Amino acid sequence: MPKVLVSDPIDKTGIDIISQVAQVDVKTGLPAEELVKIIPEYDALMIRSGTKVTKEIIEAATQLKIIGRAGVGVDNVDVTAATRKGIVVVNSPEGNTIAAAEHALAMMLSMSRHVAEANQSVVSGKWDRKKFIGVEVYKKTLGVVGLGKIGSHVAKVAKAMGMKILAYDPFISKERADQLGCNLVDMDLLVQESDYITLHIPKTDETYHSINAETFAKMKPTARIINCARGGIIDEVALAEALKEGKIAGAAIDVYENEPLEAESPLRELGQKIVMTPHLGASTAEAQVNVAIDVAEQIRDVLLGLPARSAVNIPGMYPDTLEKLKPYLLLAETLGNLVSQLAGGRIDFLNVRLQGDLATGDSKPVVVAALKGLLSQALRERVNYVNASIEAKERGIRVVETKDASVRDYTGSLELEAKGSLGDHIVRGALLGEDEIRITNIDGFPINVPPSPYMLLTLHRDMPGIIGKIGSLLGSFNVNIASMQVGRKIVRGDAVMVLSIDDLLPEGILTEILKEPGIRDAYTVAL
Ligand SMILES: NC(=O)c1ccc[n+]([C@@H]2O[C@H](COP(=O)([O-])OP(=O)(O)OC[C@H]3O[C@@H](n4cnc5c(N)ncnc54)[C@H](O)[C@@H]3O)[C@@H](O)[C@H]2O)c1
Ligand SMILES: O=C(O)[C@H](O)COP(=O)(O)O
Repeated sequence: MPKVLVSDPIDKTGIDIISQVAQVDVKTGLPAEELVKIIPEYDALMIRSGTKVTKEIIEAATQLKIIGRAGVGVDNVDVTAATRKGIVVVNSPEGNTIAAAEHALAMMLSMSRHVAEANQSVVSGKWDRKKFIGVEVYKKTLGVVGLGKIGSHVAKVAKAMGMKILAYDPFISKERADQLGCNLVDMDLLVQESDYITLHIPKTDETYHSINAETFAKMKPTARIINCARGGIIDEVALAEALKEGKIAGAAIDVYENEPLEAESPLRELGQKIVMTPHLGASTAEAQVNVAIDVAEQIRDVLLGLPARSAVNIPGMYPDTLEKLKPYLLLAETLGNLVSQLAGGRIDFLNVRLQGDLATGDSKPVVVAALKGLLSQALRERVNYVNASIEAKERGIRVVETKDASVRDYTGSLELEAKGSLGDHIVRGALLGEDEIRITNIDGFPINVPPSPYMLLTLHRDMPGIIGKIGSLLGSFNVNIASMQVGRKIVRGDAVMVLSIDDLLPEGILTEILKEPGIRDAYTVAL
């Protein structure tokens, strides 16, 4: 019988489901060294946010097939290490959406009416009514940062309470925001106009400390901020300063950069100005049953050799089909990611053109893979082969699929056209041999380059000296070029240049490139 380790508190309904097919050991609060020691015995691991599944634990896991996260965020799992080891990572993308949204709303109201502090005062024997004058949320402006599953629900309920909703989400269409009754604005306007700001975005390199001293300086002194998303999005030192100095009026925080929150955190010294809960967003009876069932069923299925429906690192398909299609799925994902970075965050149209042999088989997985790539900048590890189509639909992206088996320049090739906030762009790619990905065309310009983690693309006039100038400019910023290729349609017309570079481009260099005579456009792309 397979063995499953449950290392965080999980609702019994989940344990019962897994027990049908496996021996379940519940061992919570294990130190990391102990987990490394015992993990080789187990076929599956079930966790919440408490267990940090590090590379070391994954490397020690000799027979682990699946890690099940009973919740949304998989930022406590080294998903890259798991993928490399062929371990499926699954989560429950929607099981605690309502719980987290309601917690954000509860925090907003609690902060506005000093519920926690007033309760404490009554419990301690006092009857102080003057100290706890609150404010109403009715007719106030709520700025929702991140209009995904949780942000949308918060927006809907807050609207019903009479609030005016501003939203910032660079990956959501205006139509979707309109449907929710939200006014889609840029972050600066949201920060300046909102009476309340609530965060519902993932923690990524881009969002880390994105709410900082500069943000607080722009907020109204009467404004209040709520974070029930992820610790680290707000710079906690800057938040403590802003509250102390009266730059903002209040904060309600559920998640912290380090959890448990350090005893000496400056957030613990702010009295009535802050309401804090210990990461309780998903802690409702209903959500815990939802996520436990959702994830336990997937663990059971994978242990029985069936696919998982919410895998974050591999498609929910049968292994045979997956094995055959894998190189084309990776091609589709890469092209989706590339075209999304060219066409801009807010995409409203995608045409997936399958050519050659690719046009003759089942196109659905390829289209889904293209959508996964397209949404990966916005949703990171949260988008998977199962939810990519729904996520695209919810974002108002119209998807068209065309097939042409007569195109024969490669055995099978794939072309993606996306229309987005930065314009209309087309990319094409194919496989070299069995599985080597090549980008073969960008906006009609023929090229032949493998994708690389950091790339620079330019559209320029085909004229002598321009390549040298870009090379020297990169050199002056200490950027090392790994490879370079130029594609053009006619001599001395327009051309594209594709450079693979060793590191992320330093800030400011793109502006310098765009100043060069003959350069029409330039993009940095990370694949
Ligand atoms: N406190 C808790 O216990 C708890 C419970 C559940 C989820 N969460 C967290 O809540 C957050 C939202 O979860 P969700 O299920 O709504 O996710 P989601 O993927 O449905 O929505 C996230 C949204 O953020 C947007 N986004 C991405 N980068 C952005 C950026 N830089 N600026 C603005 N918007 C950006 C995306 O387009 C997307 O619409 C996640 O961080 C999740 O881990 C916390
Ligand atoms: O990402 C999530 O689902 C939430 O942060 C909940 O985490 P928890 O399962 O540890 O409560």
